[in-house]
This record gives sequence, C-alpha cells and structure tokens, in this order.
Amino acid sequence: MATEAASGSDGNGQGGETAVTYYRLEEVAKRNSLKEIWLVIHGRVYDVTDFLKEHPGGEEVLLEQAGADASESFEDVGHSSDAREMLKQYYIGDVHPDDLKPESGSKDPSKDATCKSCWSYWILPIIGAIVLGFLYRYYTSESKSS
Ligand code: HEM
Repeated sequence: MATEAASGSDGNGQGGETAVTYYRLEEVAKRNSLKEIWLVIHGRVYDVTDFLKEHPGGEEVLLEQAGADASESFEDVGHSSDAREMLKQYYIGDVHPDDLKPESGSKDPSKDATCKSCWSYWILPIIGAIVLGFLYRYYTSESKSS
C-alpha cells in the first residue's frame, strides 16, 4: 500500500513537488513483469516500464532487477551523470522508512566495520613500541651492570 506524506512547508501535499509517496518493498516486488517494472535505487522507487525498450544496457538487466533493489547493480555498471539525470524522469516515490536498510542511507564512516579511524588502531602499536623500548633499556642496563 502506498502512503502519501507531505514534505513541503505548507503541508497540504498539493503542487506535486512537495508530496512524497512512500511504497512498501512488498508492493514494489509485485511490479516485476513486462507489464510493469519498478526498481529501487538508493531508497527511491522508479517506474521504468516505459524505459525498458530504451535502456542502452538492454531490457534483460532491468528485468533481472525488476521489483528489487538495483542500487548495487546500477552502481557496478558505473552509469554516467546523464544516466543519473534520467532517473528523475522515472521517480515515483520513496521506499517506506520502515523498509529502509541502514546501509541504503548515507554511510557514516565512523561506523565503518574496518574501523580505520578507531583510536585502538594506532594507540595499541604505540603502547607496544613504548613497552618494547622500556624492556630493551631494562635488559641493556642489566647486562651493563653485571
Ligand atoms: C532507471 C534506471 C536506469 C537508467 C536511467 C539507466 C540508464 C542507462 C544509460 C543512459 C546507459 C548508457 C551509458 C551511460 O550513460 O551510463 C546505461 C547503460 C547500461 N546500463 Fe543502465 N540504467 C538504469 C538501470 C540499470 C540497471 C538496474 C542495470 C543493471 C545491471 C543497468 C545496466 C546497464 C548496463 C549493463 C549498461 C551498458 C553499459 C555499457 O555498455 O558500458 N542499468 N544505462
């Protein structure tokens, strides 16, 4: 079921541009035939039914992704900025916030699993080096005094 939400300041949802329609993923998934093809790219829903025949990359690739999240495949191809501009034509609404996966939003680098900026990434080697330095000094001074 599609839900309408007004994102404009007037809040009346009129004028077309201010109203956002939210679609549940289960509803998008139903649009997976030649009759009607919807795709999700970065949390936005696109009706590409009329674009199918025009797609320079062919119909098949769009059909493979029909009714599903095509963000990864769309990015993997390395679509041009013209292709990204074209998306606007087919935009029909957003994925319902309850259906959004955390990674489909903007990525927070501080929550990166590899944690390259974590303090433990660089502080542990430094502590290790200091301890080694002390041990080295301790043993060299021991051997000098004996
Ligand atoms: C509404 C969504 C899409 C639009 C508007 C779109 C648009 C385009 C455009 C304009 C091109 C020509 C090359 C360029 O300008 O980048 C292209 C090529 C291509 N697209 Fe898409 N595309 C869409 C979705 C997809 C998806 C979901 C896939 C899935 C794999 C895909 C796969 C390809 C491939 C394989 C090519 C050929 C690339 C090449 O020949 O180098 N496209 N697309």
